[in-house]
Amino acid sequence: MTSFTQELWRSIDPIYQAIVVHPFLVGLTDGTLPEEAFRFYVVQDALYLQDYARCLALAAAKAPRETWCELFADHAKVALVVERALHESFFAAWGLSPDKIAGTPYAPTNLAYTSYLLRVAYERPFEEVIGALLPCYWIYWEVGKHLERSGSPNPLYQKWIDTYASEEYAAVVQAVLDVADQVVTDLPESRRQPIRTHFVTTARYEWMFWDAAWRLERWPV
Ligand SMILES: Cc1ncc(C[n+]2csc(CCO)c2C)c(N)n1
Repeated sequence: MTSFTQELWRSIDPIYQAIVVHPFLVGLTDGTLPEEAFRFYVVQDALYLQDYARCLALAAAKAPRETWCELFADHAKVALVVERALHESFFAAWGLSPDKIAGTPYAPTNLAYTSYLLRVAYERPFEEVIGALLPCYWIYWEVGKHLERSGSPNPLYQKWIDTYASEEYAAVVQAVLDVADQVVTDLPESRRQPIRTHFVTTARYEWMFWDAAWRLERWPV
């Protein structure tokens, strides 16, 4: 039988296929990605992770089971720790201070994506929050495995690939997939539909986030 999460993945197959052929990701593995685009991505991602961590904390607060509360509270902490680690490694090498990152404006796509996540996290029930948060975890896992096969000639890009292709990361994603499958077991169809909508929406934002970095997206006015 097809699980709920398998069904979700099938619904974003065209989006995932578009992600793996995006010039940003192809450029990571063949080394042609301009470092300026990678830097744009990493700085925007530091801003993204602060908001994502807050959404994870809200998921923890709304969790109907203690073990799920613990899981998301732990992931909220990890997201912030990862962000600090980024500051220390990549940002120090680029001469970027924490103040400078915090003072960087959100690019339009990043603001749209994080605002959507925060709205769902503050306003909607637990299962919908999971639907919105899931593509972030899952797409990075799939992308990590995909990129690991080719690797990158650029050590900076290789370091990024290694983060998401690790065994530890696989276990993290699997735990969240299990929550998603369990949370829907007693839900009527009317409460499953919004989960699917959030999942597809944030999967689209994942493609758009890479595309924004590739284009060095700016506010048009
Ligand atoms: C745009 C964007 N999307 C997904 C991730 C990956 N990610 C960020 S936090 C987290 C889970 C908790 O640590 C995961 C999987 C990212 N870094 N940036």
